[in-house]
Amino acid sequence: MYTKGNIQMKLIRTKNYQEMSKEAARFINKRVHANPALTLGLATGGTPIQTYENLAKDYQQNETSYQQITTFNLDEYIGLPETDPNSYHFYMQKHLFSKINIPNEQTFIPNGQSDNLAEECIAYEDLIKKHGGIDLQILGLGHNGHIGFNEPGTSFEQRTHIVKLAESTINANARFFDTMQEVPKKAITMGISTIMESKEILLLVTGKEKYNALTKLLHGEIDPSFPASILNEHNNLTVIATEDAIISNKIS
Ligand SMILES: O=P(O)(O)OC[C@H]1O[C@](O)(CO)[C@@H](O)[C@@H]1O
Repeated sequence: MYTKGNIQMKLIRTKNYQEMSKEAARFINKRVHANPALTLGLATGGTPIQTYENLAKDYQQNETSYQQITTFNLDEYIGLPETDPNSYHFYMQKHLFSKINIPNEQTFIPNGQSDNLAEECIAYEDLIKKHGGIDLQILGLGHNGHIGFNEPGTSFEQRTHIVKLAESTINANARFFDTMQEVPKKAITMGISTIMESKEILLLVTGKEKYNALTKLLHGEIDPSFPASILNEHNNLTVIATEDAIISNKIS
């Protein structure tokens, strides 16, 4: 248990990415078994890929059914069609939805192709509310502290909104695209306020390149310049991190 101010977060240290992913899948499965109609918030990016593979394995081995759960994704790029391999719609089909028994109509991802993006943001918020809010939100951690696509400087009060991606995020995402021009510059994301209203949050952090970001989260000030810092104020937060994200290997 890690204590900061009055709030306690549970910090689970794992040896490597494989162990983190196993631990994360176990954590999620436990919640699905306790509440088969769980409303689950999902993240994309590199971090949760193996967690999703483990969830799919659990379904294939008849351990867990996802038939009654509902999912809400954090974010989607603006302008990428759902069929684009870099869209988060495509990512979710590829890594999870096509491998488990969740009905399509119970999976929600912001529509980054909507003609009216402002309306899409409001509709997404309404939908989450209609489902009674998110029971468990999975998060990854951006190098610059972003959660969802809430970039540094985003107000903690924000709800689902349109964002201009930070240069550092565009550069980090470039590894998935052939050319820099193809990397989307805008996205639609759940806001920090939306995320913080989740009843429970599971943050996954992997690799030494996330060491600085995790250190800032654990030991830094709570400040909009580092969006993830607000998680310290959530009363039901678990962090599962790899050893190298928690302890620096740098020789000083
Ligand atoms: O896991 P990555 O690829 O390091 O990305 C960090 C986070 O940034 C996002 O891609 C932004 O949505 C998250 O979904 C992700 O968890």
